[in-house]
Amino acid sequence: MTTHTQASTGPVWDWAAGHGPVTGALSATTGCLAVATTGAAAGMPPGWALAVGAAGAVGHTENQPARPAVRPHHPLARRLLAPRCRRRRGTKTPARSPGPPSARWPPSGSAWAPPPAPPGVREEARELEALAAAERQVARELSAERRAIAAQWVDRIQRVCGLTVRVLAVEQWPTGTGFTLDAELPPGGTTYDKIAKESARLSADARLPHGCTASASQGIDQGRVLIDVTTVNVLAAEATYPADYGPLSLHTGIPWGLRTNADEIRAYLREQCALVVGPTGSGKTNMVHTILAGFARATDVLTWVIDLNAGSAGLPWVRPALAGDGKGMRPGVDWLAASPEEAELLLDAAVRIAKHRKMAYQDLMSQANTDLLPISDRIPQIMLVIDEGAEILAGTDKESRRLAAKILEVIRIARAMGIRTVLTALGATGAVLGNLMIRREAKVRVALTGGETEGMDLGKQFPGSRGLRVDQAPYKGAGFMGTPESAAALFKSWRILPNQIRDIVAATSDRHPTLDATSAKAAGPDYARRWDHARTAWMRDDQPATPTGQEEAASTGGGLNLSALRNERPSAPESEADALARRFREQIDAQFATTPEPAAGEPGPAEQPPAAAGLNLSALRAEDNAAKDAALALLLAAGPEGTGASAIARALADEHGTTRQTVVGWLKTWTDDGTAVRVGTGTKARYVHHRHAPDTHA
Ligand SMILES: Nc1ncnc2c1ncn2[C@@H]1O[C@H](COP(=O)(O)OP(=O)(O)OP(=O)(O)O)[C@@H](O)[C@H]1O
Repeated sequence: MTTHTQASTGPVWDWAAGHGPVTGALSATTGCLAVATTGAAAGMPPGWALAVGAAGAVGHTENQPARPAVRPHHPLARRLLAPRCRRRRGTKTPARSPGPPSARWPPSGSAWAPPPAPPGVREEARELEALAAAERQVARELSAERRAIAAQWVDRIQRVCGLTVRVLAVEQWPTGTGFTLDAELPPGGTTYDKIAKESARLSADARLPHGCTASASQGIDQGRVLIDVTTVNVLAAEATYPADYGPLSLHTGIPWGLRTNADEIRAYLREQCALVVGPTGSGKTNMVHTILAGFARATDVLTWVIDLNAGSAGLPWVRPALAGDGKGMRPGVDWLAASPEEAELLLDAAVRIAKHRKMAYQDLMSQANTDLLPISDRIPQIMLVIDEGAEILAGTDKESRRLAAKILEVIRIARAMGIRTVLTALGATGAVLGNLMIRREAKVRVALTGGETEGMDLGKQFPGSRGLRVDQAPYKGAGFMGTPESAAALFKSWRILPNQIRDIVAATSDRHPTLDATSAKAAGPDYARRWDHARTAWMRDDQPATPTGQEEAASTGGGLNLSALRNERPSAPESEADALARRFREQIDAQFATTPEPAAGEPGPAEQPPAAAGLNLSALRAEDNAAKDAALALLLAAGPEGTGASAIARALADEHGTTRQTVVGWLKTWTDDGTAVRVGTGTKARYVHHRHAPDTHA
């Protein structure tokens, strides 16, 4: 390597040194290092000479020992800095190092001389000088390593891309998994993508291990390029979802995984929708859970999930709230639709909310001087996650077409009003990426490869990105991610385990926002009754029936009534009789402004209808429900005075034929779960609805 004595341009900032500018630069034509003679020669302010010394190129002033940018974690630094402590504690003082002639400032002959130091300080000064010399040595070695890297890559870019760049800085990543080159492109209008498109060839030329890339992106201006070179394959290893489940906000981005330099990559979804493509087995379901985890942690997001594949994507986020120990816990998602009918209700509600927000929040937006609805924990964003939504969009049957039209309508009209969509897809099919709406609105893109090459058209999914190859990420959960803020590049999604999902549901239960009243009104009863027994029976299969008194506490999320979820019954599609019973309960709700508690109204253990297959119990259930609802209405109507089992049974006898014994069972259940309070004793015992109970009655 030839060393020139004059820098080809002025000083540059070396982020590898980190703490000072250096004048080392690579000659534009030879790819060799050019070094300025001194700080003064390079026209630097006085302080800069220290950093020049730190970089090992020139030296330092005698009275101000250099403080080179030594990274304590670097092995060289550890080796050379270790004696420092010993020397400080010990008695032996190393001899003063004269240093190389070139490292002395001012040059001999100068009139400048250091001011005389008091004798007591001299020994300390000598110690410091020795330490500084050792540190300069470290810096020289570090710098030499960086220069060697720079020189290699200048040659490589010349060889592979036919471009002569000047490397201005080399930053080695603290993770030790690679480095970034900051380079100046040659004059004549060369753009960074000339290098970006040769990523694969550069990686091969550098003999990078599999899973490692050299990917170029825009530099600080259009004449500069940043080249990230990964040297250790971090994609192969499994990275578990971080155990910190602290609050997140939509505005500060939701982390979705790790880049190859171990940096988190975040999705900013206030205005963007997202598209996650992953063939079977690539880790797509796991990725969906990671996405749901981020939304659950956010204080300004409500997540609505459509998963027509038996709701499996959303179910783990609901079930902890159904389990026996999930008392008062809110689910990690706010609505889960697993059937086309429920999905239609959900999408219709989303459209109504978007339209209503547009009108209702005019004043708010005008006060905030924005045309984007200000999203906060009081007016949360609704994130609609549609698993295999792209397949719905591509579907040709009537049902899919109807749903697809509604999905596209939400995407089209709801950006400003705070409803955005995350669609997943098994493949980046033309039906998805050919859709202008998706292309325009969904610029947060993920392609999980898992080694699969079929249907993986990265060029289509990340237009403009060059050099991305599926075989760079042949691991489950690994792939490419690009957002408007971060160019498409390799990434690894976190592995999230079922116990973590349970923990996140518990940790975030109190954190979820409630749908603002304006939106809840627009969403209507379809939203308010989304957790109704008839609509959620399918979620409760295998769940132990554990009615508790916490349901109303859990219902703060806009009508959520988890007692319905905990109520174990044979799951069956809603029959006409069930529908009748439901409508009756709704009428009671409307009249008494309460949410009936189906669990509380269930028959006691002795009266539990057998769940044997083949029996049609819905008629019985409807009758039971109607009687129970009527009993609850009587209890509520009795006010603070309360009522008793006999009085209720008498009132129900004619119409429902209900016995006192049945009513006693219901009252016991309601007392246990907090719906009713038993006051008085013996013959004076009576039951008061909790709204009128002495301690809560205002
Ligand atoms: N981020 C990840 N890190 C490590 N391993 C992962 C990751 N994601 C998934 N896996 C592994 O891959 C397996 C399949 O993952 P997952 O079920 O999410 O894939 P999928 O694409 O949804 O497949 P399918 O459609 O068949 O369900 C998991 O059981 C797990 O072993």
